[in-house]
Formats: sequence, structure tokens, C-alpha cells
Amino acid sequence: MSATEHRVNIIETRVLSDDWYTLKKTTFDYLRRDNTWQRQSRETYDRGNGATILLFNRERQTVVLTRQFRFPAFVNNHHGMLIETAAGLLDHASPEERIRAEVEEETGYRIQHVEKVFEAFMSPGSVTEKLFFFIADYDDSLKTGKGGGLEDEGEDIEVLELPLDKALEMIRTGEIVDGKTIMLLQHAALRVATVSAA
Ligand SMILES: Nc1nc2c(ncn2[C@@H]2O[C@H](COP(=O)(O)OP(=O)(O)O[C@H]3O[C@H](CO)[C@@H](O)[C@H](O)[C@@H]3O)[C@@H](O)[C@H]2O)c(=O)[nH]1
Ligand SMILES: [Mg+2]
Repeated sequence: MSATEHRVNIIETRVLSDDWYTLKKTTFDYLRRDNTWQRQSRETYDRGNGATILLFNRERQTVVLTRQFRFPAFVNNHHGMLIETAAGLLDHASPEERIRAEVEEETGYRIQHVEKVFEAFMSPGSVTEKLFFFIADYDDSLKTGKGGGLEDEGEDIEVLELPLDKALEMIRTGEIVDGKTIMLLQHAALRVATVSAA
């Protein structure tokens, strides 16, 4: 039992949409901090959990990113071509297992050792998903294919290799606007700074 379970009393859950993923509306009573119960209702969009990885060559200070069309960004006044770290939904596999398969599918690099750096809820007010973040070293010898994703699932992924500094600059210019990607690039930059300060 989680520490907050006694504070939540679910009254009703309705499935609003169950097509590609699941959107539910739940009515529940919530025990507020002042010990009074309040009825609330919240919609939750459930796509399962996901994983993402930054390929980072420490020697050359380069990273591998992807660029693909993201329709939800497109409908929110962006051109939609998002630069991102390789990522995928878990589909009930373990995060480590899934991210190794996903990074090869999307970028063509076959990575054995991945290091988990943190976990994060990216949009906890409405999306249930927890994202597992990884970083891994890569070099040309690990390239086994051209990546690109699964065409029959509509994926059309471009693979980009660029200097870490350039990627960090692209956060400042607004060319990189994806949350998970910004987090991992800044994590890599902090590591570089820590190593050079030591
Ligand atoms: N037909 C159909 N296909 C969909 C729909 N939504 C997504 N897909 C397809 O489902 C596949 C999911 O690909 P993944 O590589 O597993 O996931 P992702 O979309 O890259 O998601 C990753 O990035 C997200 C955004 O940062 C993360 O939220 C997610 O956790 C994951 O890491 C893609 O081919 C995508 O086009 C839909 O509504 N309909
Ligand atoms: Mg993906």
C-alpha cells in the first residue's frame, strides 16, 4: 500500500477513449491536508511507460539524436520536426531491454551497456507515463544499420550526429524543444563539467 492510498477514495472510473491508447475520467474523494474530504475528477491519458537514451561519445564529445515528425507538436504551432533522444514505449518489457532495442531500431547503433541516470514523470497532471532515462557511450564500430525506425508503423526517423556543444546551443536557440532531450543533454554537460573540475 502506498503512503497516500488512505487519502484517495475512487468513486467512479469511465473510459472516455480506448483507441490507440487509453483516456479515462476518474471521480474520487481526496483527503486534503486539513483533514477534509473533497470530491475531484481528473482525466488521465495512459500510454504505458517509456524509455529514452542519449548516445554520447565522451572522447569526441559528440551525441546521436533523431529527428522525426511529431503531430501533437505540429498542432501546437510548431513545424513538428522534433530533434530528440532515441525513445520508445516499453510495451511491458524492462526499460533496459526496451531501450537497447529501440536505440538500434531508431539510430542503427547496437549498444550493450546502458547506464540509467534517472526516472521522471514528464506531464504528471494528465499523462500517467513515467520515463526511464539512460546514457551510453557509442562509437562507429557499434553502428550496425542505418536506423530510421519502423516504416510500417509510420516512423521516418533521421539520425543526427553532432557535437555536444552544438546540441546545447540548439537548446538556447529553440531548435531543440523536447523535454527529455534537454534533460539528457544538460545531464551530459554537467558530467563533462564535473569531470573537468575534478
Ligand atoms: N496509428 C497510431 N500510431 C501511433 C499513435 N500514437 C503513436 N503512434 C505510433 O506508435 C509508435 C510509438 O513509437 P515509440 O518509438 O515506441 O514511441 P515514441 O513515440 O518515440 O515515444 C517516446 O517518446 C515519447 C515522446 O517524448 C515519450 O513520451 C515516450 O515515452 C517514448 O519515450 C510510433 O510509430 C508512433 O507513430 C496513434 O495514435 N495512432
Ligand atoms: Mg520512438
